[in-house]
This record gives sequence, C-alpha cells and structure tokens, in this order.
Amino acid sequence: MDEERTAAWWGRRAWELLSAVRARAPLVHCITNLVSMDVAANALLAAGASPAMVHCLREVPEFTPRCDAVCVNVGTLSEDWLPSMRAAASAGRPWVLDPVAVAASEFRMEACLSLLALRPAVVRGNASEILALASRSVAGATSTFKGADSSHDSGDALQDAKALAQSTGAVIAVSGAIDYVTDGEWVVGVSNGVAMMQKITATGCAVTALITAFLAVEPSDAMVAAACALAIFGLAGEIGMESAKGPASLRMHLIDALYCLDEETVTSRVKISLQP
Ligand SMILES: Nc1ncnc2c1ncn2[C@@H]1O[C@H](COP(=O)(O)OP(=O)(O)OP(=O)(O)O)[C@@H](O)[C@H]1O
Ligand SMILES: Cc1ncsc1CCO
Ligand SMILES: [Mg+2]
Repeated sequence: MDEERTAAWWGRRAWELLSAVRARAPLVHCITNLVSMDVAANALLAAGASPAMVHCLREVPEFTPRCDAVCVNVGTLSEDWLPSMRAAASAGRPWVLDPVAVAASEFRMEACLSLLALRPAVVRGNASEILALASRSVAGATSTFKGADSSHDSGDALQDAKALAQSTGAVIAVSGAIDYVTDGEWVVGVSNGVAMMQKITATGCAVTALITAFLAVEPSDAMVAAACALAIFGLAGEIGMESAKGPASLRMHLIDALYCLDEETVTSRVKISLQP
C-alpha cells in the first residue's frame, strides 16, 4: 500500500464504490441459504445492485457467465446444491464464499475446503467460522464450535485469518464488533455497526452479498471492496438503529438507511482504519 490511507481516503472510497454499485447495478448471482434469501436480495437491491438467486445446476453454465460476481453461501447446504456452487465458483467470475457454520458437519467442512480450492476473492465469516476453517487448512490453528452464530470475538480470529489469507490467496473478512479484513499482510478494521445486528438472522449473509456487489465494481481490489461494503452495511445499521425498537424494525430501517445513504453521511461516518 503506497498511498496514505487515511480515514478520509476510506470514506471517499466507500462512497465511490457505493456510487458505482448504484450507477452500474451489477448482476449478483447468489447461491445462498434459504434463511437469507430475502434479506440478502433486499440488501442488494437497496444498495443498487441486481440480485439473482439461481440454484439449478442446469442453469449455471448459461447464467453465471452473464453475471458480474457470484456469492456462494453454504448455510442450508444440500447434496444437490453443492455441484451448483462449485460450477458457479468455476465460471470465471469474481466470487465470495460465506462458510456458514462450517464446523457443523464433516460434509460441510469438506464442501467449504473444496470451494476454497476454487479461489474465492473473499471469504467472509464470523470469528468461529474463520477459526474453524483455519483449523483445517492452516497448520497449528485450533477451534471450538457452536453453530451459525459466533461464540468468539472477531479479534480472536485475526491471526488465523491472516494465516488463512496467506494459505488460500483470498482476502479474509471476519465480522463482529470490529470487522477485520486481511490479505495476509495488511489488516484493516471496520468499526461501523451495532450489536443488535446479531439479533437479526442472516445479516452476515446479507453483508457477504453486499461485499460481492462491491467486488463486482472493484474486482481488482478485493480488500477495499470488502472493507467498504462492511462499513456501508454497518453504517446503515447505525442509522437504522436510530429508529428501531428491536431486531424486526432494525431489519426494515437498516434496508431503508442503506437505500438512503448520501455522500456527506458516508464520507463523515465510515470508520475504516489500517491496523498496526
Ligand atoms: N457487536 C457488534 N457490534 C457492531 N456490529 C456488529 C456486531 N456484531 C456483528 N456486527 C455486524 O453485523 C453484521 C453481521 O455480522 P455477524 O458476525 O453477526 O455475522 P454472522 O454471524 O455470519 O451472521 P449470520 O450467520 O446470521 O448471517 C456485520 O455487518 C457485522 O459488522
Ligand atoms: C440460522 C441459519 N441456519 C442456517 S443458515 C442460517 C442463517 C444465518 O447464517
Ligand atoms: Mg454467517
């Protein structure tokens, strides 16, 4: 990183990328879990992207090459869907992996490891998921497992995230109170967001879909795309929380806030910084 990446630089980049998504409406092919389909599609639409939830293996060779980027999420994995995921990931489009509850079963772990080998540009998970994935693909890493929700803080997974980035070549994004994004060398921290976002199912899946839309307009810098998408989504959560009474109304207000974000709000409130 040669230029100086100040807070103001990140604010401008986040606004540029959101503006590019709004202007270009990238077509985002999502093979995502059944729980997340609605909120992920609505988050993509509110940000200006065009979501398409397409799962049938017979459609992938025709459809995926016409898309701008691909989001693969294993949350409700099935034997039928895995070949579609593998085919979409191999279609030559930039793509993002969300390894939901990767340690739930050996089938799911093997599926995620086989998808990792297909070179995602970004892997976005919570701390427990990144720790579990690293424990199987990086020597010396360890993990304990609970379920789709994280039982670790994002900082707990930072070293393993760096190692995973180095061993896979993917940018690794660990979500949490602070989201960490690393390419194995540099680490940036994103401190936008509110804790209540964890009480809405599939906010993580939705932000993974948003990262995919940002990657579609910034395919040559996955780290910037991921960090800016996480900041924009977190900022929408902060603004949504100003009107919300609980998780259900936060879900609605977050999507409205994402749709309404303007330049002044983004450039003054995005909180991204290079970590020491
Ligand atoms: N304590 C927190 N404070 C602020 N923001 C948070 C906090 N925890 C999570 N977030 C934000 O919530 C979003 C979802 O992250 P989370 O880590 O909960 O994903 P997840 O566990 O994969 O969720 P899911 O599996 O339900 O989709 C991210 O944008 C993240 O930044
Ligand atoms: C709750 C749940 N179970 C499988 S996927 C999912 C959505 C959050 O990842
Ligand atoms: Mg998740």
